[in-house]
Amino acid sequence: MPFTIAIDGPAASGKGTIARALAAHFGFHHLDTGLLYRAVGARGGDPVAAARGLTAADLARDDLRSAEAGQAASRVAAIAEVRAELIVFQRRFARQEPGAVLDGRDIGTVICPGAEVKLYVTASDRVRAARRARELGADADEMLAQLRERDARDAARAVAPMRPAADAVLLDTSDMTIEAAFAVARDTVATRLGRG
Ligand SMILES: Nc1ncnc2c1ncn2[C@@H]1O[C@H](COP(=O)(O)OP(=O)(O)O)[C@@H](O)[C@H]1O
Ligand SMILES: Nc1ccn([C@@H]2O[C@H](COP(=O)(O)OP(=O)(O)O)[C@@H](O)[C@H]2O)c(=O)n1
Repeated sequence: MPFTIAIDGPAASGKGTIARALAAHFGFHHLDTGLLYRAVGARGGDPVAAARGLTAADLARDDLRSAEAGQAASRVAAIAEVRAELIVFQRRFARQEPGAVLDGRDIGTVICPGAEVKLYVTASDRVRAARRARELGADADEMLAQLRERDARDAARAVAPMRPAADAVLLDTSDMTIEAAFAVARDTVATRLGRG
């Protein structure tokens, strides 16, 4: 049986960093599900048709990490039909042997409710804005306003809102280094795998 790790949390909390490191450590597959929504937003036109016709080339675009692509992603992600188009791909990805790590907003609640490990990664909004500003070479105050807007939209939407699953382990990385946050995540997974 494949082992699934679900990692959710708000923008720039460190989900992707932890997910990539866990996948490398345990030899699991990794899917950054935010990239799917970013690619749908970036294609423009009818978002439902974009989600249905998403290709590998769409996911390989080099402009998906921008703040604008993040805002566009969050707008199309509120459309139920867009989310529905992306479910089958994500669930199939999650079932790969020997295991898979998926990070996003609704992995533990909707996509993989039966995941063996669920982490909900957070950090204060100021810390997250500073991290993202450094990463993109942007202004921290501008980033803070954008992240707050996106988090509010993601948490308030009717379909698959961003929230921790009832059985998620909460990990606040505000005062943690990347190494320290990874160590907690790694130990949580190792314990569940029976290697703790
Ligand atoms: N614990 C941490 N301490 C400092 N910087 C971090 C930490 N975790 C992640 N980062 C940095 O913050 C930025 C956002 O992290 P990322 O993993 O992309 O977040 P998310 O996937 O939640 O949007 C990246 O530049 C990453 O290197
Ligand atoms: N599983 C997911 C992943 C992302 N998203 C949406 O896609 C946007 C971009 O996600 P992301 O994970 O790439 O964003 P960051 O956390 O990296 O800033 C989010 O703001 C959500 O609106 C989602 O709704 N569900």
